[in-house]
Amino acid sequence: MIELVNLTKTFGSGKTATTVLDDISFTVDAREILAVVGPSGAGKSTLARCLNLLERPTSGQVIVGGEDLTAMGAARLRDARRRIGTVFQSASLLSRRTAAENVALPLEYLGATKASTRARVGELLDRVGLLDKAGHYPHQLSGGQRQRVGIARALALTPSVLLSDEATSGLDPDSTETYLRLLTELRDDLRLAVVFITHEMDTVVRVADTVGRIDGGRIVEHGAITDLVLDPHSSLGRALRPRGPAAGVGRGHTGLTVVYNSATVPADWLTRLGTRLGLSIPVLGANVQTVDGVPFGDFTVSVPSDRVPAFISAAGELSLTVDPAPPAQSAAPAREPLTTRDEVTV
Ligand SMILES: Nc1ncnc2c1ncn2[C@@H]1O[C@H](COP(=O)(O)OP(=O)(O)OP(=O)(O)O)[C@@H](O)[C@H]1O
Repeated sequence: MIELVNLTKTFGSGKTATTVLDDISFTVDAREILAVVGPSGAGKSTLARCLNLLERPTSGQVIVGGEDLTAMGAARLRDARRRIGTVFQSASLLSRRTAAENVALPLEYLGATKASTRARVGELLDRVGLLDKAGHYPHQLSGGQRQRVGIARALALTPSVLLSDEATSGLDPDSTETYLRLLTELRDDLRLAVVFITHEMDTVVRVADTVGRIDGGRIVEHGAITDLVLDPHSSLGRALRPRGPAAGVGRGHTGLTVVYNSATVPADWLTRLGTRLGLSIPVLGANVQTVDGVPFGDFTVSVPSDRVPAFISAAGELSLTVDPAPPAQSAAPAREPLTTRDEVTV
């Protein structure tokens, strides 16, 4: 478990002082993956460096296993930092060392014996599925394999926290998928608290349990993925719901996106709504994804504009959440997008 309490980071002083992290607080439990997202310049990398104490925060606490790392002197901190393993963007492996030698590095610094290092490195490379690549140099590995070596190295000192800083940036879809699957396995098997920093929203729903959006150095939204994706008022939730291309909406009709969690909504919801309203309801686009083992549906449908309130009311009775369809998908500017809280509340 890792806890950040009122963390701030200010660079410079006096007139040139810039506060890059402003009162950040969150907790990540063992067996939890927290994704941290945010636009470029929001403070994600600074947060990563303060979290693993590569950079001293200006104020606030980083508490791991009940101990405040920010209160420690250099010697104790060196030991305590082992509890946080970090995987950086592009793994930053040493090019003249083989995969095995890269993984061995933290153990060598610790003064582990050659025999115990060899055994542990074998175990770690096996864990990330790369035992057969032990003797390969970084340039002989794919980007995804290098990142998995990075994970093995980050795990060498048996941390309780794993920090993944933009580690899937630039990976192809298959390597990203393998990386994300490995992260969830490690979360469960090793009971890790994982902080997954990314700018790739599509990875978040696939891997994270909770998500925090950072903007201007502050956490502006934070919650469980399952809650956010169903919250029609959450801009983070909306950003997390992938939108495939939808067909255009005809004149006099309105595109509405219906979001539901299949655990709580009847499978024949569309038929029921059509019967209830005496309408045939064309589907313009659809996505179904799984969050936390529960399938979520995201359907864009076309509804006659004068029946929108009735549709929203009937949908609400079936525990469906209704959101305006993205304006870019509309063929004709048939109506103003729904903007007020009341209009989209079901
Ligand atoms: N050492 C520093 N001194 C002064 N300002 C800094 C320093 N490091 C970062 N900043 C500033 O802090 C802000 C946040 O930077 P940071 O790299 O943490 O953002 P980010 O969210 O990781 O961005 P990106 O996604 O583009 O990497 C930026 O405005 C940056 O210029």
